[in-house]
Amino acid sequence: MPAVLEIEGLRKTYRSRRRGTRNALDGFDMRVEVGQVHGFLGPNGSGKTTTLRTLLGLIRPDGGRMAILGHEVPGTLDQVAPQVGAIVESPQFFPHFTARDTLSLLAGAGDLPEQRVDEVLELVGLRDRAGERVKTYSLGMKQRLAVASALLKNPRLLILDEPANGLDPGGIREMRTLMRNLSEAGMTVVLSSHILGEIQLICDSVTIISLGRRVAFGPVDEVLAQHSSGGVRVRLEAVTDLPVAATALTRVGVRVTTNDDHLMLAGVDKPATVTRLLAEQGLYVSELAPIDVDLESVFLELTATAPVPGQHRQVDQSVRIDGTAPSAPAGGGWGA
Ligand SMILES: Nc1ncnc2c1ncn2[C@@H]1O[C@H](COP(=O)(O)OP(=O)(O)OP(=O)(O)O)[C@@H](O)[C@H]1O
Repeated sequence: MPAVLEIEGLRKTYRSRRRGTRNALDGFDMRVEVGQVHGFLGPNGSGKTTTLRTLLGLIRPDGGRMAILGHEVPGTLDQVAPQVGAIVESPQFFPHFTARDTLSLLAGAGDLPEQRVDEVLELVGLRDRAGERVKTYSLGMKQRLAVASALLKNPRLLILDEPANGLDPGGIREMRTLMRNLSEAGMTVVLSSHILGEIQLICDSVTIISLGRRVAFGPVDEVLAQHSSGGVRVRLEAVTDLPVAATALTRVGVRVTTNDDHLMLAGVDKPATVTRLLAEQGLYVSELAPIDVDLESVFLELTATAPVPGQHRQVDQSVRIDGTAPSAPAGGGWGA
């Protein structure tokens, strides 16, 4: 069975006089199977919106191929568009319209039955507020309305950029249930989010992008399992020794993420190696505990975007390619 969404070797370069030439997508691959809820994760500026906009024909790629529901896009986007619902950037609604008016207008424009308006209002939890003007809505209510508008045509593929943005905890949980129900009804859902705990709960599979390239993909359990070996949390007697310890461990090939009061290590074969190495440096371990990884720690490690005490990360994941140094150091998006 063909994948619902296939992207191979996608490249997009932005050229501007002021920012120079930058690779936003650098041979990016993605594959989403039918009926999955698929999380699309990456740090700010890593290329997620560029990917989704390119997929929807809003940006012209510089290379690679894309297919939705077996149709090559953008060439045959017209044929497949009726089966794709998407919110890629916060949609603008007429503030004086009610939610019902807004959805009726969209349903009319799309030749969809009026009864579908009530169905989607019910699905996103706006039924009781449907007669009120959008300008009186909270951020979370506008977000629900946006999802309702994408659901109107009962798409086979639903693409949502940050659907949980602005929702309260109850709303996030309702959104999670909605996504699961949609996927159980056969809809494939692709959602980008920075709420990684949420993605871990909702999604069957994920793609993680960094610097315009895929750095991990597959079923959530497999991605976690691939990165769970050798995960260790280390505390030292003196918190001030953490940077020295991090440098010493990095030098011998351990992957280190520095937190306020501990280090997270990945790729440790034998914990004894860590204690011995640190003792040789005069650094004394007060705790050394194996850890179960979660999606957040995998994300921070693969994209090298964990906070470093004393540093302010300068966000820009695109790589400048016009001969000057890249804005982001190799393997991450950090700058002092
Ligand atoms: N129209 C544009 N012109 C020039 N550069 C752009 C343009 N759009 C995006 N970029 C750059 O391309 C890179 C990728 O941006 P993109 O919006 O795809 O990232 P993102 O992963 O969606 O980030 P976020 O999580 O912050 O939404 C960034 O460096 C961004 O500045």
